[in-house]
Parts: sequence; C-alpha cells; structure tokens
Amino acid sequence: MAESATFMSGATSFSSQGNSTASPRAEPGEAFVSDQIVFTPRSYSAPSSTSPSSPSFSPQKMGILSPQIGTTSGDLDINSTPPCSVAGMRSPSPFPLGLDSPPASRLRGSPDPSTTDRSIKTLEQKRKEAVSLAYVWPTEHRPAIQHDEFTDIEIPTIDLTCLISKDPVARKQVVAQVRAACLNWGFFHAVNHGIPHELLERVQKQAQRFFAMPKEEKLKVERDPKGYTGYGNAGVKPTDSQPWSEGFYLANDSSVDKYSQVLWPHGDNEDFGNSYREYNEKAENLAAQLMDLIIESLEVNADHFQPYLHNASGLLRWNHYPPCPQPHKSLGMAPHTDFNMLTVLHQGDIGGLQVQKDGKWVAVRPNGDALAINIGDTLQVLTNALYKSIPHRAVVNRTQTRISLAYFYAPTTKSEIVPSPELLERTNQSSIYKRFTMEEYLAVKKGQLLNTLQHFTLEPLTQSLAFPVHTE
Ligand SMILES: O=C(O)CCC(=O)C(=O)O
Ligand SMILES: [Fe+2]
Repeated sequence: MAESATFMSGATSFSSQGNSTASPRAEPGEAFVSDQIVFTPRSYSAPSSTSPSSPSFSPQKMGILSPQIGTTSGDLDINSTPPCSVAGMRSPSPFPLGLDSPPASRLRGSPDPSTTDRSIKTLEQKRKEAVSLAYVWPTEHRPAIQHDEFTDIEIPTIDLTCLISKDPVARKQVVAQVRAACLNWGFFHAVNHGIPHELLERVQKQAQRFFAMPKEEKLKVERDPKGYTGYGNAGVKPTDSQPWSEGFYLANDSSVDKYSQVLWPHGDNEDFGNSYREYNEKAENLAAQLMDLIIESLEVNADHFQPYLHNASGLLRWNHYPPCPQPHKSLGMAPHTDFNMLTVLHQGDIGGLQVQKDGKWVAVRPNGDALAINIGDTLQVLTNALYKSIPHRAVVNRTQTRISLAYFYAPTTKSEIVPSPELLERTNQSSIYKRFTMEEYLAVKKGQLLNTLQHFTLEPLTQSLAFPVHTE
C-alpha cells in the first residue's frame, strides 16, 4: 500500500508521444482526451480475452545525442520516436498512477457499464479512462507469461572469479562459457562480477528515493528533448500503447551534479552523485573486461575492436515499474533489442525480465547476486551476426515495485560499425550489413525498437552461422 501510494504521488505528466497535439505538461491522460481515443474499439472491446580509463560520457561518444533514444536502452529526444531502448520519449504518466486507475470492472477486462453512455461522461471520467487505456496493450502483444512464471529453461550463469584471480586456466574455461552463451542465448547472468552488493543497494535506494518524489520534483529534471539524460521513459513505437514504467537517465558528465542540486538543494543527499559515480566506474570497468572476454571467445585479433572500445562509454537508465492492476494486459517495457555493444543489467530479486529464446518468451529468474549481461545490436554487427542481440522485454506485476538499473556500454556516435574482417575471412562470409555509423543507426532506432538492423542488412540471414573454430 505504501508503495502504491508513493507511486501515485509520483505520477508523471508526460504527453503522449503518439499525439502530436499533446502538451508536454498535460495532466495524465489529457493528451488522450478525445472521443476518438476514449471510444476506440480496442479500448472498449478489451474483454479479456572498454577501457576502464575511458573518459566520461559524451553525447558524441555515445551516439545518443541525436534527438532521442529509448526503451530498454538507447536514446534521445523525448518528443519524437524513440531511437532505441535508451532514448526518451514522453508518455502519459505511468498509469501507474493510482488515481488514474481504471474502474475495477475494466481491470478485469469487461466494459464498465457506467461508461457506455457517452452522454453522461464527465471530462474527468474521460481522462481517467483514457489514461488507463493508454496502458492496455493489444491482445497480441500482451505477455502470456507472467513475471514469476519460471521454467527450467534458464539463461546460463557464468562465474567471473577469473577476472579477479587472473587464473589463466579458469579464464580459458570462462571464455568458452561466454562463447556458448553468446552463440546460444545472447544473454547470461554474471556472478562474482566484482561490483559490491552494497554499492548496488545504494544505487537502488537512490532510484527508489527519486521515483518516490512527487511528479513536480521529478519534472524539474525532465529530459531535455535535445539531451540524453534526465527523467523520461523508455521508448515505444508511436503507434504502441504506453509502457508501465518511468525512467531516469544518467551519464558521467556535469548533469549528475546539476540534478543533485535541483533535487536536493540543501545538499542533504550526497550519495546521489557519489553512488552514481562509483557505480559508473565499476560498470564501465566490468563492461570493458567482458568485451575482452567476448573478443577472446571469437578467437580473432582484438585490433579491429579497439577503436570501438577506446572511447566507449556508458549511459545508465534507472527503470521503475510500479505495481500494475492489470499486469497481463500491460508491458513495463516493450520488446526491443539494445542499441549498444553490451548491457549490464541489475534487476534485484523481483522478476520481470523476459528474453526470447528460439522464438518463445522465457522469464529470467532473478538472482540478486547476478548481473544480467546481454549483447546489443552494435556487437551483433561487429560479429556479422555470429553473436545476436536478442529481443527482450519487461513485464510488470500486481503487487511489487520493481527497479532495474541498465548500463549501456556503447561506442561513439561517429563510429562506423563494421564486422571484423578476420572473422569474415575465417567464416568465409562477406558482411551482411551495409556500412553505417552509430549516428545513422540511432536515427532509424528512434522509430523501430525491434529489427532495427534489418534496415542495414544487405541480405537477410537465412541460416545461422556456425562458429568457425573448435568449441570445447
Ligand atoms: O528492466 C528490465 O528487466 C529490462 C530493462 C531493459 O531491457 C532496458 O533497460 O533496456
Ligand atoms: Fe534492454
């Protein structure tokens, strides 16, 4: 109860991305108040059925500066289509939002009889309904598997102790595990990753503290349409329903201190900046080491990858998924692939992450000690799709607030993303991708969270590539 009350008070008031007439400061639902939307058939017929030393983040480096990026990781203009999982796009306040919840009968999927007579609806009623409906996804997109429906099909878990012990034999084994995980899943859980639990808890606590603030406070640090950091939510396609979540994007630049000052003008929360910086350094270091393991697993010379790693940097997105009255009809984050090379995700002990395996959704069993690592589109291209960037999504649940911390490790915007020539030679392949820069990719990602790389593909892959070397 306390959690949902908190969230209610934290309702945001983003405008709908899909509605060009929406006011950026509209109250929840205002952007949707029109008969056309309120009475839309769908709404009503819903009966259920690298290098650690790499310098601080810069938009140019990340390529996330262009107007917007989005969902599950990528970015940047809150006013237009989300470029990728990092970018921000505005959406109506996560309905989350208690006060805006739809009538109980609608939550069960039946039309509310009190709303069937258009003539007696007040503007306020219309607003509430419209906001609620904005978070209801069409049947074909609803999650058939809920947040805790785990099976024995699980992403691999890899113990990274070798990064600390420097034991070469153990490292070789880990490299083989990384190769198998990248070939078969595109995702794995890393344990003994070197980021202290206590630090992850401090960052989680900061995220909780921020999202619990009243919306007016959060909007003081709203993401600028031309910027890449600040309060905003993950992207969805303009034509999609809204995600049941909100986000806060942070990068290693002066904005962190600025946000700290705006949110805590009396200087009473120093750990906001401190925990962010400590975490950013550790996550960047880990991502760089994981990239080294991945390159080793490809058994190619690392030279081709150096330019991408040299100025790579990270963008952190805190994702907040409040309890949702209709989790089976909503999505916390729409299916997407990540735009970057590698994502380091902390998801705590509450399930919600789901990944696609052989075309089916699999719920990832949370492991509080582990970080989920996944390959992004950029790395898929560098490996000519030997290692794939796998679609994933976040589902929500009825009772628990979930916060995840997604760290996106990416090359600079100006980087041209080209597969390793050595890998091409050894696999006897030519590149399946046109040449393109990160900037060009991000421009496409804005409107296409899934299958973004199709836009840059010369010939669709008809069969999976085999790994060119022995796999122990
Ligand atoms: O919250 C999650 O489990 C998924 C987050 C995600 O995929 C992202 O932020 O890109
Ligand atoms: Fe993601």
